Amino acid sequence: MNSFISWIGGKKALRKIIYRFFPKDYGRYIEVFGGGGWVLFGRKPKRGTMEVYNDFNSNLTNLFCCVKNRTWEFLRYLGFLPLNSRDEFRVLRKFIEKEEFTQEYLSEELELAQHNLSPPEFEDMRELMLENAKKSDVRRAAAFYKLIRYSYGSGCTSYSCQPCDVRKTFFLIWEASRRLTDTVVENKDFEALIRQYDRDNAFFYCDPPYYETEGHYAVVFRKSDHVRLRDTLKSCRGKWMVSYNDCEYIRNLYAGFYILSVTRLNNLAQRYDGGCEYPEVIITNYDPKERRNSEPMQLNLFNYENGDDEDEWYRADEMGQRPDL
Ligand SMILES: C[S@@+](CC[C@H](N)C(=O)[O-])C[C@H]1O[C@@H](n2cnc3c(N)ncnc32)[C@H](O)[C@@H]1O
Repeated sequence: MNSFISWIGGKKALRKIIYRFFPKDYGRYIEVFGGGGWVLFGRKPKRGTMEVYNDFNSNLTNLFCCVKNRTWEFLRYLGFLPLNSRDEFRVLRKFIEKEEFTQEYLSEELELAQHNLSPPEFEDMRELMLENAKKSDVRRAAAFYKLIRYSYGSGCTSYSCQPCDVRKTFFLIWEASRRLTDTVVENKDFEALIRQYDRDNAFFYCDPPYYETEGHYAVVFRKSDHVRLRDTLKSCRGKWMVSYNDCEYIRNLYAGFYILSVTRLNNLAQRYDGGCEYPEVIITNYDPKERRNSEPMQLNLFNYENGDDEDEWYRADEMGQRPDL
């Protein structure tokens, strides 16, 4: 199934290739840089396999939590928010930027209330404040959802000027809510998340901000974070796959691991330059053909006839280059 949102760097076009190189077996699936969750939504959840969606952008994870757990309330807020216009877009952005109702704000308010009120009064007030904070999470999620829908390229920064009636997307939200029933939603930096979930049977799919396009996201991702990610993955007990833009820096960084070159149409560039291709790489710490090799011969033959055997996998040398070049 599809995600309920578009997201910069979303893997809608690449995910079919990505699944083909998933490991044969794993007991927990962890999507480290979740974004719109395109890869997660497109995979069939397996009974007994734990599934985790993570992103460091708290507006995004709040949206996923509200879609998953508070669907009715979320839809109610969406219905109430005014219709699409440039002014509304500005109001929504201000609301999101101010982050009026963060957890930090809530604990400060609770502390003040406790200090100034008698214990019974504080108990009453506490309940009210917690209730309000919950509501604001849904309000924040609804505002963020509209911001994504109304903005150019789903970048949340400039108004797209395209008519959009969010009510027409309600069915997508219901579908997503059902799909996420057993998914754990986390809001952590990748390093903490990977260390927390790493086991022998874990499989991490990592789709970090691409090299030299880091500024497209609200969460700051530094050049040193690419190295930090590689180092974190290097010491992993489980299996992992990373997708990146194809460039010398990334090939060198991941030299010694399996690297596959893939090309797909670039959505944004395509609007202006029909058919513009974008070279990417998929990197793994396990033999990417293990799934295919375990398939019955007939299936292999079928895949071969469909041209699947044209994939170019190789283990890169210490300079990230193909050994035969
Ligand atoms: C390329 S996008 C992921 C797109 C996603 N695969 C999809 O199909 O929609 C990268 C994501 O990484 C998130 N991110 C940035 N820094 C992060 C960090 N330190 N830890 C976890 N997530 C981070 C961004 O918020 C962004 O949503």
